[in-house]
Amino acid sequence: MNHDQTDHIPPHTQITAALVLADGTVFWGYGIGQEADVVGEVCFNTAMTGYQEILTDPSYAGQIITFTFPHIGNVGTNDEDIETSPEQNPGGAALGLIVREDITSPSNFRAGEHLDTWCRERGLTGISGIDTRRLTRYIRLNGAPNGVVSFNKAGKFDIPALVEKAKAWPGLNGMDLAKTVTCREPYSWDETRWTLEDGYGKQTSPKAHVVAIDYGVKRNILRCLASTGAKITVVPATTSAADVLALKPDGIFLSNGPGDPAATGEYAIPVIKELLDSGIPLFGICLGHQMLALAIGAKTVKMHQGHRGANHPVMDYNTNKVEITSMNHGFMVDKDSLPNNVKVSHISLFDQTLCGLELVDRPAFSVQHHPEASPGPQDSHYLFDRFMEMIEKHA
Ligand SMILES: NC(=O)CC[C@H](N)C(=O)O
Repeated sequence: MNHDQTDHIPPHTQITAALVLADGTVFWGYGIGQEADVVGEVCFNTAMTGYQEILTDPSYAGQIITFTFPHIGNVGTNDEDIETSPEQNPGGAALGLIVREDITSPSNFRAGEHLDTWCRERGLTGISGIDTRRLTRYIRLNGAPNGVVSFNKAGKFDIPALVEKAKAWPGLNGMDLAKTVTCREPYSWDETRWTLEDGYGKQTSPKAHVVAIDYGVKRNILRCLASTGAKITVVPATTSAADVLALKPDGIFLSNGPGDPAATGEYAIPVIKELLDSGIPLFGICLGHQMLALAIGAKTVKMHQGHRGANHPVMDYNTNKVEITSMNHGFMVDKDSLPNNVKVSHISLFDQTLCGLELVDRPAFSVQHHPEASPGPQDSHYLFDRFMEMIEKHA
């Protein structure tokens, strides 16, 4: 392939894109990916690595991501570092990206494509040349706004119409997106598992069967579950409790996912309640954590700006250890709404918000952060082992 950067970055003779916020604020820049208008919530992520994992995480459906790290795209893209594919989750993931610098030619032995080409192929639209520090400060002050990224090579923008478009977008509060991004049919995650214990090149036999409910699941979560010795069946978000139980799971997993947990949970909460009553060990991550909390009667609320980054310190009260975590959420469980049969297991050391809970009367626990990393630190990987230990104890 041709890595000549002049292919992708013509000298900027004119503006080709605009970011227009609902309050009329306009940022001018240069288009990335597909020429289109995308409208959604504008949020920011402070991670310095992992842009491909971030852009393909279905939890970002309905959102346009501002990367605070200025150099995005410099290691190109590949086919492995994606958290979902359009075939598996046709509902998509992030809508677009906002970056500081032009995307340079990829420089990495794993690079397959230029980020700009990859965005075009996946239907993502973005803008470069933005003062992302100014935008991030705006979001910190005002909360995550509705916005439109408009990419138009002719450089023609009807700003009042774009402001109206941003204003008319209903916002993530009350929006169910899990149904949109979930898989359409059940499938088994049969990634071959190799362990040192068994000798390189020998496949282990599964220790347990985990049914993962897909509200927008990231692939690395499935890989991490598999790495503990689980065979996994992934089922759509709207699967009934009876259908989950008919698969005879040893453990049930509630995945991450986009949108408002309270809206998404409308159909999922009764299912989760029934699954909890079955006494089968249950583990939830991020949206899955929020939905478990709703199922036991707690409440979720929208956060001012959310947590999105790869350096969020979290305290694990079980060990009194601090772990550095990857986060991506805009809603949270209200600590004060937890019923009595719950123990707070993790807390954010940035703002003391709830990051983990354990039921005291049933084998179920969940975390708000992302133990699968991708991108981010792997400090929290032990949670997958905790789940497997719970499953083995229960058996
Ligand atoms: N990563 C996730 O699962 C996100 C959960 C939820 N959509 C939120 O924004 O809080």
